[in-house]
Amino acid sequence: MTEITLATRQLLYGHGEALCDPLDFACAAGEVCAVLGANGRGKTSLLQTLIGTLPALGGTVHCTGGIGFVPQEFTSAFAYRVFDIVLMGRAAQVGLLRMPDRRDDSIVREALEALHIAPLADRPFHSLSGGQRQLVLMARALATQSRLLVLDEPASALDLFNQQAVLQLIRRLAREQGISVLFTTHDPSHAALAADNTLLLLPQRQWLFGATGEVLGEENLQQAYGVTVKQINVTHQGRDYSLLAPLFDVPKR
Ligand SMILES: Nc1ncnc2c1ncn2[C@@H]1O[C@H](COP(=O)(O)OP(=O)(O)OP(=O)(O)O)[C@@H](O)[C@H]1O
Repeated sequence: MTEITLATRQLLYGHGEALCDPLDFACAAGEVCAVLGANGRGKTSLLQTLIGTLPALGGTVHCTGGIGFVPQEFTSAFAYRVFDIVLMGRAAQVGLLRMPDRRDDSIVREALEALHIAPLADRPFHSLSGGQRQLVLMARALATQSRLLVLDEPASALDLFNQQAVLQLIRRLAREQGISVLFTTHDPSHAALAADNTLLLLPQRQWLFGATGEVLGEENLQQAYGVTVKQINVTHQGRDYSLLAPLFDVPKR
């Protein structure tokens, strides 16, 4: 039987009032799960509840092992170097009784390389662009070597190359290392490319969870966003792509 890394049972979450009907979903080892829904629907609040920083209003969250978390933003009052920020991902393993050693350093270097940001290692974190910071936070989560990564809009500030790099990394971690990844996104195509299963948060506290191809149908996306989304199938160099393109109702120029 496949090992379940993360599962909720009748979970109610929110800031006083529940944002969603009782929620049941699960992410198995090596599975990627996307969370989509309109602004303010409760994606970040859900992630906060899963990682334990927002107490659940009801139901349970079951999680085996630690979680590597990538927040939407992170600010630091201190002028930490990028290397030090990523080294913070090792805090749980290093603990209070030892100093980071060469193994921790090499895990940090590997994480920086996986995100193509090794040249930024000595830069002050606060001097980076928004997209560069997002990559550093992803590297910090990788350095935790957790079996579950929870990523809040990990690609929202990234250019096309880096969007591809993060989606590739997510799939590689799941396939090659059996890591479970849960990520939020506003881009249905990102979910279609990378996620096995998708949780779609709908109006009136409703939700859908299941295989990405089934949940992200045109009608469901219309209901979630109030925007027409068309599935466009493209074959390029022998490979099939399924793009979910919003048909924005903008007056013609
Ligand atoms: N600390 C808080 N205290 C009270 N209400 C909050 C708090 N944080 C968020 N909310 C409210 O909870 C609701 C869900 O917010 P959340 O940030 O989870 O949405 P989201 O789906 O992640 O949105 P977005 O796509 O804009 O990032 C919103 O109505 C928001 O105003």
